[in-house]
Amino acid sequence: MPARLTKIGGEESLLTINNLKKRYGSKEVLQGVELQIEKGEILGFVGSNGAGKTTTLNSITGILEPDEGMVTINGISKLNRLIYKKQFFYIPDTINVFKNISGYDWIHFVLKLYDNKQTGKLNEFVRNFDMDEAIHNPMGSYSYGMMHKMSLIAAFTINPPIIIMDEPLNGLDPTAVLMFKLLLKAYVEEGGTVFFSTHLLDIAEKICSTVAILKDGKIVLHEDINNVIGECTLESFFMEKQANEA
Ligand SMILES: Nc1ncnc2c1ncn2[C@@H]1O[C@H](COP(=O)(O)OP(=O)(O)OP(=O)(O)O)[C@@H](O)[C@H]1O
Repeated sequence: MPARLTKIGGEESLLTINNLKKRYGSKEVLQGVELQIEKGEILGFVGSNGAGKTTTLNSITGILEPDEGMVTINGISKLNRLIYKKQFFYIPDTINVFKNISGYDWIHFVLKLYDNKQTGKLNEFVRNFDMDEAIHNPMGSYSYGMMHKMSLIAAFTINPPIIIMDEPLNGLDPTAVLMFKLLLKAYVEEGGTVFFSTHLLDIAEKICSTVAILKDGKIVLHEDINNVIGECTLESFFMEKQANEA
């Protein structure tokens, strides 16, 4: 049973995952994932290669259909597909876009999907991520890191209840990593919630408020980061946990 945060009051969690199961052939990759994420949480989702992190994120966001289980965001399940999809913005590890359209057209297309008529801080975020010139070029000409920057710009502009990301720091240069951290902080201070997978434990321990460890398709820990890294680093804690759970 994973450790849980103490929840104040009786309000519903922002994101609730109950008994999520997914099988590929004879391999049960997700074996009943249980997780509740509270509003304002920055949850770092960690686990070894093949633990099932991407499968979990893809199952929450509708890219994959789980075999069993229930996910709700803001109390809304996937049965209300259109409303459900507007509760989050997902940045997957592999970003597929129409290669011939410009970043500018893509982002306005995405904003429309979210009924986001106000471009809000779009221009500011474009500048923050140094994409002012490249945004007018076809996305097929973008590097992996530039694609990632465009997804982050979209996520922060849309400002959904929760941003879900699979390895968000992949491909980002040091300036973009710094900007990512600053914008993430501002987004959460304004009421946002973040759920992201990462292998970068040294960065995770600096930006996460909580950490969840997935092992063999199950959550084996979900805890406040300060309770985890008292006298050790997240990295050494993770190593010890992996050894103890083996
Ligand atoms: N389409 C698929 N068909 C068969 N097996 C799959 C498929 N996708 C994933 N798997 C298997 O499911 C398991 C979990 O994969 P997943 O990508 O979710 O892990 P992960 O924790 O995200 O790993 P990593 O940290 O390496 O990205 C792995 O054993 C993987 O081989």
